Amino acid sequence: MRLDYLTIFPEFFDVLGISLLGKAVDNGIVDIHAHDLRTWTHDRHRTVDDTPCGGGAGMVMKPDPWGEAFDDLLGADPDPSVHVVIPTPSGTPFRQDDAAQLSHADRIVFCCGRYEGIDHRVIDYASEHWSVHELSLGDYVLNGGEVAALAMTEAIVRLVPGVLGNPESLSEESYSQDQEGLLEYPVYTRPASWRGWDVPEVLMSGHHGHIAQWRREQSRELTRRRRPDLLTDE
Ligand SMILES: COc1cccc(COC(=O)c2cn[nH]c2)c1
Repeated sequence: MRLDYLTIFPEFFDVLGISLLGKAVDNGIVDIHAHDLRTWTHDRHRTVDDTPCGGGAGMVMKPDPWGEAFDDLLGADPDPSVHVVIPTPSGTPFRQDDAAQLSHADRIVFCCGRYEGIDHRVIDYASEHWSVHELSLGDYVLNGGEVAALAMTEAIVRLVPGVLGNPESLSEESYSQDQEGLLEYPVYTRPASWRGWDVPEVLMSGHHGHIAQWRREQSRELTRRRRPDLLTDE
């Protein structure tokens, strides 16, 4: 899987060389390239933004640098197997299903916008050539798409076969189908008693049936309390 990042702060992505994703890079499972969008500017001030047509506060990212970056990185031939991801507050919610689907992609280009956003014709042009995903990390505004792109990258790449040490831990996580799409139950480890708090008896019983039942009940109760929207049968 090749991942490209178009951004005015490419150093944001140096962190991807660390730990888990670093290993995936070292053993060639993922190939990461961060690019400074200003590479594709030609004026003395390397300008990437301009005032919004129609007025309003703030600045908008000019289309030219993005178009020239696409030309260099992707060429002009349409290819639906290339996924262009634009993290934006106005995107559709990024969820585990999106991470799962994108984990099968051969190529993902993250376009990290700043200011008030990117000239919409960049999205229109990209949509004619590649598979475009305008995705939101959550209902809040960041200064730029870089942090969201990092979070999405981690959610996606950890699902790629060979990246995680023990893939079975994937199936027991929150939002995974194996949990019936519920939130994960509380977890414990040694010591059995810690600062006056004990591990629930059932987990020390060795009775796997009781433990599984307790965990299912905990997941449903936690989901009912924190995320009733995830409960389908109520
Ligand atoms: C592309 O246009 C813009 C405009 C403004 C900010 C950003 C950065 O993304 C976010 O703020 C975000 C992503 N998910 N939730 C919030 C992108």
